[in-house]
Amino acid sequence: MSSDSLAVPIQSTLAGGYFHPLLRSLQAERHLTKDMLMYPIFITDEPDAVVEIKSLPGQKRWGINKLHSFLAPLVAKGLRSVILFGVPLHMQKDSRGSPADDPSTPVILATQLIRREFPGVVVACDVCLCEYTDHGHCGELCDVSTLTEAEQAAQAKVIDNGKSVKRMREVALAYARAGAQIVAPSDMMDGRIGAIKQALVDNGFGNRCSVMSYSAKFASGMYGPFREAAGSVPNFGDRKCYQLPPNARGLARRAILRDVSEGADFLMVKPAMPYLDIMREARELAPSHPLACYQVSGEFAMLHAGANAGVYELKAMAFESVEGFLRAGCTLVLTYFTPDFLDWLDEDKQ
Ligand SMILES: NCc1[nH]cc(CCC(=O)O)c1CC(=O)O
Ligand SMILES: [Zn+2]
Ligand SMILES: [Zn+2]
Repeated sequence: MSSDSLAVPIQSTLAGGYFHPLLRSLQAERHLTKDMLMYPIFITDEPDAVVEIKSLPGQKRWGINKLHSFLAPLVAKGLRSVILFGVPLHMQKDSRGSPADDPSTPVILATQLIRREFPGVVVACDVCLCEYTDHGHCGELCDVSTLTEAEQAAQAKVIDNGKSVKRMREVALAYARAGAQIVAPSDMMDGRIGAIKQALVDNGFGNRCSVMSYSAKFASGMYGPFREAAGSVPNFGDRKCYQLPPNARGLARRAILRDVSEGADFLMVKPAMPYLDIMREARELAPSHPLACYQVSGEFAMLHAGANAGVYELKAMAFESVEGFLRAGCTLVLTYFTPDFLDWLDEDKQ
C-alpha cells in the first residue's frame, strides 16, 4: 500500500462543481433577474414632496409632481413593476378610511400617472385602510361600546370583518378603475380575496387586474420603519388579531390554500428572511401560482445597519438574502433594494 493512498477512496467531489465562478453560478436553479423585482414606493398628498425617510436609508416619500423624474432613470435601467403605498398627510382620516379611495388620493393619482407616462411598468396597489383610518388599524372597527372590558383588552372582537371586507372591495375596485394591474390586499381580513376577485370580475376587470394576496403575513416586529414612513401606527393595541402569529405554520398553510381557493392570482409571504420555510410550503401547496415575498422595511433597515457596523458588505448580503428567497421558491421579490439591484445586476458578475 503506497503511503499516499487514502483509507477511504473518494468516489466523487463536490468541489468539482464550484472551483470556477461560472460553475458556482450554474448551481442555481434560477437567477435573480430585473423582472422579478417589485419596488415599494410611498406617495404623499404633498404634490412637491421629496422627503427622506430616516429609518429606510435612501427611501423617500414622493409627491405626485416628483414621480416622473424619480422613476424615469429607474425605468431606463429596467424597472418593471412598483407597488404603491399612500401616505395622506393632509386628507381627513376617519373610521372607515375614506381617503383610501377618494378620487384625489395619492395612490390613484400616481397609478394614473405611471400608467400614462411609463406604459411598460406594471402598477400594483397595496389595498389596506391603516394609512387612511383615524385609528390606524387595517380594517373597520366594531362599536367598541358593545364590548366588555375584557374583550376590549383582548382585542378579540375589535375588528368588524364583514364591514372591513366590503370596504376593501370598494377600495380595490377604485384602484382597478384607476389602472392598477394588480391589487394587493394587505389587511388580512377573512374572505377578502374572494370578495375582491368577484367584484373585479363583475365589473369587467377580470382580465385587466390581478389579485396578489398577502396570504401568509405575520405579525412581525419588522414593520416599524414602514409604519413610520406611512403614518400607519395603530393608536391603540396592535395587529395580532389579524396578522398571523410568527409560530403559526399551520395557519399559514391554511391561509395559502384558502386564498388559492378564493381565486388569488399571486401569493405572498411576508416578511421574507425569517420565513423561508413558509415560502417553501407555499411553493409546494400552490406549485402553479407565482409566489412573491416581501423583504420588509425592518429587514432592509437591518441589512443596512449590519453593513454600517462593518459586519458584512451590503451588496453581498442583499444578494445572499434574495438568493435564499429564490431557492425557497419565490418568483417575485418586493424589496426596497430594487434600485440597487438594477445597478448591481449590471455590474460585473462575481
Ligand atoms: N397594511 C399593513 C402593511 N402594509 C405594508 C406593511 C409593511 C411593509 C414593510 O414593513 O415594508 C404593513 C405592515 C403593518 O403595518 O402591519
Ligand atoms: Zn398595507
Ligand atoms: Zn394595514
